[in-house]
Amino acid sequence: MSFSQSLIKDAQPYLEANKRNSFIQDVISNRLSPDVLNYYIQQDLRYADAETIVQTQLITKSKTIEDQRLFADQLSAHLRTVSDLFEALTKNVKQDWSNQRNQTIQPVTFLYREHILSQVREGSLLNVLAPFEAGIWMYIELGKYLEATGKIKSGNNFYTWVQDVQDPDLAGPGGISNQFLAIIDREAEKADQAQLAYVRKQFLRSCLLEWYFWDAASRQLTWEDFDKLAFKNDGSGLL
Ligand SMILES: Cc1ncc(CO)c(N)n1
Repeated sequence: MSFSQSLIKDAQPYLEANKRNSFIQDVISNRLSPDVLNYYIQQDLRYADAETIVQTQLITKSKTIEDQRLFADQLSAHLRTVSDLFEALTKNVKQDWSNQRNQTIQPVTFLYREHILSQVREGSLLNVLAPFEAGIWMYIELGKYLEATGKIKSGNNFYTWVQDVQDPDLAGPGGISNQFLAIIDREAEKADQAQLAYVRKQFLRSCLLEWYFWDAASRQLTWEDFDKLAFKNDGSGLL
């Protein structure tokens, strides 16, 4: 089994947990509230900004012109299309598009951004790519899952998302996700066991943070909530 296939195998329990998350289940039953979706849009725009930074680093850390071109092309595609989906989703929540960008980065978004950005300074190409690809892989799998329910019709306010993450350029056999997985396997050949164990942990942590990202949206969790719980200080715990 290739290294990337072993990552995907280990990530299956996380994928199952993500499927069962109340955000995803609310999408299926078409009960996702506009406020929850709006929180998701605003926070995922901040995550997408971190993805931009990660992708500049993929170019920087590449050792060949071919890799640099692949990552540069993908960054360009990301910048070309990143607003489209969020703008389409914003129509479903009846907010003004001009308001959606640059909202406060809330706690879980902060944590997930820091996670994928943590390899930027010292990490190798493999270190930067794996936790980023984990999020892409999770989105594609959740898209397939949602599509397979047969319940996401064009009136569903998450319909565009489900369509988007199934785009063959992203999710197809020769799509970018498989290209990234192939690069992960190529780089893994050069890494030692300790490095691979670390990359595996980082990949799976992204899958975990994906769950918390949906959960935070469902609860519309803010720094104010973090403050309130801390100051209540009754031992009741965080969440
Ligand atoms: C939280 C999150 N994970 C993954 C993706 C896929 O790029 C995204 N846009 N947002």
